Amino acid sequence: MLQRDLLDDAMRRALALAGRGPADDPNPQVGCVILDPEGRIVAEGWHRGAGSRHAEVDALGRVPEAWRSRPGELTAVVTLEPCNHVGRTGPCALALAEFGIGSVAFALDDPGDASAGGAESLRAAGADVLGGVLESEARALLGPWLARQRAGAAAASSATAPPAASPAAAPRPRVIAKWAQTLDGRAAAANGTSRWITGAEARADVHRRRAEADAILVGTGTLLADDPALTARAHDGELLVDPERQPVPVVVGRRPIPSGARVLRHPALAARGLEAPIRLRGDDLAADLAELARHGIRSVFVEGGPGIIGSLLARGLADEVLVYLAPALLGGPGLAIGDIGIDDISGIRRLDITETLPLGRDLLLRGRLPASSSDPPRYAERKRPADRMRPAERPRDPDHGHPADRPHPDPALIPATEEH
Ligand SMILES: NC(=O)C1=CN([C@@H]2O[C@H](COP(=O)(O)OP(=O)(O)OC[C@H]3O[C@@H](n4cnc5c(N)ncnc54)[C@H](OP(=O)(O)O)[C@@H]3O)[C@@H](O)[C@H]2O)C=CC1
Ligand SMILES: Nc1c(N[C@@H]2O[C@H](COP(=O)(O)O)[C@@H](O)[C@H]2O)[nH]c(=O)[nH]c1=O
Ligand SMILES: [Zn+2]
Repeated sequence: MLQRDLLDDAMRRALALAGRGPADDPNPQVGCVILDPEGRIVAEGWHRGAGSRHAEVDALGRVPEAWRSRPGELTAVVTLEPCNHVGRTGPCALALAEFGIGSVAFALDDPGDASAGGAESLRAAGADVLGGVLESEARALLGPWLARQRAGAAAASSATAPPAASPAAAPRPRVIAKWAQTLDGRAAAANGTSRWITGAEARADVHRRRAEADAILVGTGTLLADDPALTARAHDGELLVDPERQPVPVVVGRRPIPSGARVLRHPALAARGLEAPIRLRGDDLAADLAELARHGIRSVFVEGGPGIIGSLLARGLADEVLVYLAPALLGGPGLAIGDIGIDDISGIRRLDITETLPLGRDLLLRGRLPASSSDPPRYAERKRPADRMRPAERPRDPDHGHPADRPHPDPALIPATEEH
């Protein structure tokens, strides 16, 4: 391992590079420099936000040809312990080990249950590993992100009972619940049609925000009523981001996805080697979200419908709401959100409004739900007749050859297809 003062200097540079990444991203800001045996920088990298290359992989990609035959002489200096899990990108610990890096110095341990363990993996692969280099400086940079991680873990565990029997103690992704409604709070007409309540500018804003999320989620009610594409695209249909950066579609509920559903052609599927959207049953949404987090999904854009959004709000599992308000009226039964477990006005949930944005004739109201995560769950998960069926009696999805009631996505559903 290089001398400590050389590592400290390199870590300062890595922290400066980390700061170039987005501060309010679901992913941490991470920087990486690669040093020669004299402590000179031969390559640099940083993380540009969820879905893009991690800092280590970015830096490895920039190592000059002359050093690629002598990787054991190089030292990677990273602000966060290299990740060890398969998420939207493959594990950096593996990328460094496969490169043949000689030494790795990092500042902060990775706090994620799923992503931690990179140092151990690297040692097992024969690298010289040192943690805690300028740890307090890195902690200062990543303070807001670390706080969000802790809040996510607390929300997941407080919203689930009994904790011991559930995987929900893991952090969950950031959940953004979005819907479009009329002034009288309707999200659909009486016959279930809802296209379109809002105008083109509002919908373009939705697509820009879809593009920022790791996953896009709907309930089976929305899937069957609307046959949504769930891509992030421009008005002419062109994708706003490449297929590998498109949000991965997730469908909650037991009913099967029809074989002709547009979501089966979602470009994120082929880009990640998936045959179908991730399926979640929805009986325990906190556990379902924790499962998504274990697959490296840090943010979920929930496109409805009213049933799923109501359940998320009732259980304190939505961090943010985006309400696109159209100056129109529908009346009737198509309320924008379902029961959220409030009987008395004292239970009213007030939002902190963080953005109001006119979009053509429509208006976006963006709000945070600050207290929701610590609220005790108020809403008993609904019991559906299917809950009482034996597994063999539950409907199967004929198109994908797996049970439609799969409790959690198969761990193989999100393979390491990117970057490495
Ligand atoms: N204006 C807007 O922004 C939007 C409007 N819509 C409209 O909403 C209507 C569909 O509403 P809705 O059926 O409520 O749609 P949802 O997408 O919320 O689907 C509800 C279904 O999800 C499944 N589910 C699984 N777990 C849960 C849970 N914990 N809580 C609630 N549901 C769960 C159930 O289906 P299963 O039996 O399969 O398990 C349930 O029937 C359509 O008319 C559509 O056009 C939809 C989206 C957005
Ligand atoms: N009706 C309605 C919305 N509906 C949402 O958009 C989904 C359709 O997605 P896609 O097929 O990808 O365009 C639909 O299933 C529902 O989730 N959104 C809005 O911004 N405004 C609207 O008026
Ligand atoms: Zn990584």
